[in-house]
Amino acid sequence: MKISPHIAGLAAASELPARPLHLAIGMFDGVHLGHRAVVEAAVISARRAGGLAAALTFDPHPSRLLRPDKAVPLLLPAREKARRLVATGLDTVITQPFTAEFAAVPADQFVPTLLNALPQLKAIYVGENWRFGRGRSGDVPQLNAAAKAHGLRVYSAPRVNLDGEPISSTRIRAALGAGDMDTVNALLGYTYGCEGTVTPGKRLGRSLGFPTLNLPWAPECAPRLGVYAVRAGSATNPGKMWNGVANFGLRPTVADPATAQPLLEVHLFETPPFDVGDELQVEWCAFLRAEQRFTGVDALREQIGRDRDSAREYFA
Ligand SMILES: Cc1cc2nc3c(=O)[nH]c(=O)nc-3n(C[C@H](O)[C@H](O)[C@H](O)COP(=O)(O)O)c2cc1C
Ligand SMILES: Nc1ncnc2c1ncn2[C@@H]1O[C@H](COP(=O)(O)OP(=O)(O)OP(=O)(O)O)[C@@H](O)[C@H]1O
Repeated sequence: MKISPHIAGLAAASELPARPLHLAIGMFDGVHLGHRAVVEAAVISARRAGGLAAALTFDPHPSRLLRPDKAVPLLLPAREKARRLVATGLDTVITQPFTAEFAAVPADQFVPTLLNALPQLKAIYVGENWRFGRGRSGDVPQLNAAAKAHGLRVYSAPRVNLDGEPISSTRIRAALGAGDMDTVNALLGYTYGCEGTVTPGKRLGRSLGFPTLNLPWAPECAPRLGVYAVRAGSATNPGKMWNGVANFGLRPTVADPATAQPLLEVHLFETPPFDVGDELQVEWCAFLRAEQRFTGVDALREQIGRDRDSAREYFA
């Protein structure tokens, strides 16, 4: 039986086959190295025991419901997160709508609620700091006790650290806002990326000598505005990636920053086979400098030339 890689919530999970289920649970925003320690444990155990491996994740982020004025800006859209989770080897990702009703489930009812929807549940995989249930009152010792009472196993992963500090989505958001791609990419365990559709520009880039592919892109959690060494390729037909330099910014030299929307403009070193309407993926390799307002297009052109040289040096 073919298993759907995406299941829209616990209520729809009855479509899963009755094979023993190894379930990793968490928000998993970014699918970073710490998340993968948890998820991959579920995959390995499921493979060994001939069961199914799944992740249970939530949409939206609980903060959007509980503290809407201070909602956490997400690193990845839900679809991209599910894609990255499935790529770790999971059979499926269950995305549970984080509703007021779900948020109200008391910690002592959490395991029974899971078992009600997933009677084939065999084992739960979380990080050792994971919290659950109404008001996040449940912790891993409580989970261990509840699981034991229901004949389930619990794998709780120790915190994965980078440079002595725990890896977390919060830490990645801060590094991204600071333009520290070296840290972002080390914490993620892959190169931070985005996707977008090429739209027509004003063609000024061409007259500057640096034609750009323009990608409107408005993530919840945006990287620092500035110039980056990037790689880009087709999102629909992934394979070859082209090196280049990109500006993510408001273009204060040529546009009114009061009304401009952030735009990702990618200049590739070789003429690429892409045009308006193509869907591209862009990998953000290194931050080169902050965006600046220049006195004129000549100064801008000279600086973009230096940016291209810096990016070339980065890739050399
Ligand atoms: C590598 C690179 C660096 C850039 N840096 C800046 C900058 O610091 N300040 C700025 O106002 N615009 C900057 N730009 C944006 C240019 O103003 C913009 O690409 C140019 O106006 C072309 O616009 P068009 O795509 O609408 O033709 C940069 C563009 C590139 C490709
Ligand atoms: N560094 C880590 N090492 C091991 N497990 C982790 C790590 N970070 C998170 N986990 C676990 O992965 C699952 C999903 O974590 P979650 O996305 O809630 O945490 P996070 O990355 O610390 O996010 P935030 O910074 O927003 O709290 C949870 O079970 C959590 O305990």
